[in-house]
Amino acid sequence: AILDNVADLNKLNLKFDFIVVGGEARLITSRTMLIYLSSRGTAGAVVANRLSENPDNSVLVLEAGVSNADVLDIIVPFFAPRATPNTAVDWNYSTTAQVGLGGRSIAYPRGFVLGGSSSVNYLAYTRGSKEDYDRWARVTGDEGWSWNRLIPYMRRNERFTPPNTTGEFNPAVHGFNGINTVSLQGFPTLIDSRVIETTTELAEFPFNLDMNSGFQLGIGWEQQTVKNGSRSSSATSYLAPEFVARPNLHVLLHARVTRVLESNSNTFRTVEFVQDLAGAKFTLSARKELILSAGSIGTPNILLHSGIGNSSTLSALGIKPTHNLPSVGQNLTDHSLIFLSFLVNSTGTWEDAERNATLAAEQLAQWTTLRTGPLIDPPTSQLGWFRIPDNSSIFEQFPDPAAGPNTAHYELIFASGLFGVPPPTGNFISIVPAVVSPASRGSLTLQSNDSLSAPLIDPNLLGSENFVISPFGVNSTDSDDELDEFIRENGGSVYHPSGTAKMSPKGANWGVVDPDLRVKGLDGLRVVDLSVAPFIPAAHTQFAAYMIGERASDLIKEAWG
Ligand SMILES: Cc1cc2nc3c(=O)[nH]c(=O)nc-3n(C[C@H](O)[C@H](O)[C@H](O)COP(=O)(O)OP(=O)(O)OC[C@H]3O[C@@H](n4cnc5c(N)ncnc54)[C@H](O)[C@@H]3O)c2cc1C
Repeated sequence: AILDNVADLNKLNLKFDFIVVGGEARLITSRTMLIYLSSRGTAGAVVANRLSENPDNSVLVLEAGVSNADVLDIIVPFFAPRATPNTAVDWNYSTTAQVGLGGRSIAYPRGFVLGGSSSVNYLAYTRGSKEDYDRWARVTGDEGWSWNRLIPYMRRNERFTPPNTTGEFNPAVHGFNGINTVSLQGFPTLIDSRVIETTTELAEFPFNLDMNSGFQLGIGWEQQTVKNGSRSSSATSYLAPEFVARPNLHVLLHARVTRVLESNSNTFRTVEFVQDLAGAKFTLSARKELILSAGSIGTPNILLHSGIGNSSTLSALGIKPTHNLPSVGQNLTDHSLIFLSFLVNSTGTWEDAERNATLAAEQLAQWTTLRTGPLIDPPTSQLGWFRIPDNSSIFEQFPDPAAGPNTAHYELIFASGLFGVPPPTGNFISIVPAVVSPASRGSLTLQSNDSLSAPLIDPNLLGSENFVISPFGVNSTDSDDELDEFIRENGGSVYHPSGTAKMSPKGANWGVVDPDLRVKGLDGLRVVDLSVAPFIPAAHTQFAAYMIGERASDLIKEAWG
């Protein structure tokens, strides 16, 4: 069941033989196993679903955000850019002043809603390269994170449902019976044939039938998390009505976790949360495990406020250190992009509907009644993945940041219109370059010991790699300095923060979690979200979050029999 407040949960507790003690909502279960997830975003939903497959596991999910139900900007794929930033389904964070962006601070959206960021993202479903995950396996010493070992989880996650499409994907590399619907474009855009024709005309931009095969390089059709013209998120898939109807799976919304608390020495199974920012604090304890799936911003924020982090920095802030783990919040890695639009001598790009309310209403009516028309797809249509040449002089100065020789340095995102508010006249297309194997690393730190205050988020965008996207500047006559300035003034994020609680080998004196995702040196506490990624994949990151959730579920099941 999905619940809105502790009182509802308490009622269920009675029904399910739970006992509430005093002002604290302490939950005691007659079952042998009780697992709490401190949130339920992309990866958390996976674990909640998989663990509750066993009726003996009683699972409670605490989600800070709101329900995803009936939020049109979430459900309609084409409206994805309207879902954030600065909306009711966004945490409404912003970054610190970014040196690589000329000192600008930018909005930094994260889903504040069931399904987490999978409910607000732009729906691109990209796996990255085989080398990305083989590198995870190498640096963690756990072969289980390698591409080949993740293939069963790919199939478990994916329910590939292409529309009537041939020549746009390779069925051999897909799963057709998973939980999360993945599809291909359902409505043609103006640029489709032009982008695909380019791949036959220019050797530099080869066609790739399926960028999700493990070999990503080239241009191909975007695969997207769309089901029958609507968004497929972890909320609509892993927590679909048939799953939340399970008697052993409960979700409490508006439950914002402030800290995890030490019950015995080095054991963290108790969670503290609020429902009202000015209201009472509640605690709940799990019999077996507490699983943090609050994402790359939320998870380190909770750990640090719990005293798990760099002990001397925490002491200086007035937070009592409980466990010295200096890597918490470090290694924040993200992808940078720059929106580039080009004027075209054509009609039929999005701007037509943006400027014409009648046309926009017709499109929405078509989507509402038939689930057809331009709104059934996200705004992006094709993606390309490329490397800068191996003999580039940059490699004399810097090591190659990519996971291997078949992993992209940069991506091109194609779209049949201009992102943002269009000018009064003109039609546009967009080709958006993004750095997907970044060298720069940022950090998440605290500004105070108030566990409800926003953390300091420094993704260090374009901190060290603006060279990679300069070939796609606006004007070929611009000098390098002018291009650099243009990028600093206009660059932004793809909103893929990763790595703030990264995995390292068992026994390593760096990192935050072991390869089985247990927090190093502690009992009872695991992290299951994109924060554990030791390196960001050269891909849009929801797939990686799903993989982490799927494999974690097996690791937890193995641990508890
Ligand atoms: C605007 C945007 C566009 C994107 N576009 C794409 C795309 O097209 N394709 C793609 O693959 N990826 C995209 N991404 C990235 C992708 O969605 C994320 O990488 C992925 O969903 C992260 O999953 P996660 O489980 O780590 O965290 P999340 O899905 O963010 O889940 C974290 C959850 O924890 C909750 N939470 C946080 N703190 C607390 C707390 N204190 N107490 C309780 N609950 C808490 C949050 O509300 C949230 O539900 C995009 C992201 C954004 C924001």
